[in-house]
Amino acid sequence: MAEADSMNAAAPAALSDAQAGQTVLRLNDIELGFGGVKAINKVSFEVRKGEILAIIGPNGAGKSSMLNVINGFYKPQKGSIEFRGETRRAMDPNHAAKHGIARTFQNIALFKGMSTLDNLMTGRLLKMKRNIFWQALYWGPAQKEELEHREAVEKIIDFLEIQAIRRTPVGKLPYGLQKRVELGRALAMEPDILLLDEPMAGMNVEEKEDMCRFVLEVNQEFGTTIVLIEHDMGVVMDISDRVVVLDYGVKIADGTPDQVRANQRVIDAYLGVSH
Ligand SMILES: Nc1ncnc2c1ncn2[C@@H]1O[C@H](COP(=O)(O)OP(=O)(O)OP(=O)(O)O)[C@@H](O)[C@H]1O
Repeated sequence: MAEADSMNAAAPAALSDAQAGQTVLRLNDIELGFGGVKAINKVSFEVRKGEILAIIGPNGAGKSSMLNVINGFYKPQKGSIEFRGETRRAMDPNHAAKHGIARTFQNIALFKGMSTLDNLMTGRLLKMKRNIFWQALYWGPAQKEELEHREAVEKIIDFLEIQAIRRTPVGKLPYGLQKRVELGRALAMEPDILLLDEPMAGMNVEEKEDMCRFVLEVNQEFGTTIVLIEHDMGVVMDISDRVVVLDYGVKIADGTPDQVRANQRVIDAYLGVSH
């Protein structure tokens, strides 16, 4: 695929059959509370390499909190997380980012006054080897490194078809395009695991179709593992390999879209209710 090939330098390669399906992250009996509110109550599940895993459930079920536990923004009071051969009580956000976990947010978290291009460049910060003093001393190599990062970002711009808005301050963009830029910034980190918090929220049908296409292409062409929260059940059932269902902080189901769709507990708690 032309766009996908053009982004190869900015993303991990697609997976071999042997790699796909291995557990890349395991959450064991996670408990997280805020005062009297139990946001997550003894939840365990695994994330497998190369899959698209959806986390669904009613408002306040603990979905965003779970993403925050995975990338280290929230520290669970109990439980453990297995990642890259280590078991830890809580993730550290820097460790997570450095080891390939990137995320987008439910409420877009871009620098609104900065251009699309500059927002994407911020996604490269962790990849920049040289600090500002080094850059001042060694202009040539620093310039070379900057060019390499720009090249990676340009490939993402091509891949996400956002050439026309590369210089536009993101605050001036329609919501759907801001969401796409936010995806681009996460991709600029070249993640192994991409956490997407309601990537289609607030989008019209056409914008949702575009976003679905990009999510699937990232997953299929580069083998990026994707964990997403989404309320649009059509989208969830179409693009996910597996689905974890939370309700009041408790996991009530975990399986393929077909298994989850047929689960009476899930129908009663969520699928049977209009949202
Ligand atoms: N930082 C926080 N401080 C206090 N309470 C919080 C905090 N973050 C989440 N909560 C509470 O934890 C519970 C789970 O919230 P969370 O945002 O994870 O749910 P959610 O499933 O993502 O909901 P939604 O679909 O509405 O985004 C809620 O009761 C929420 O009010």
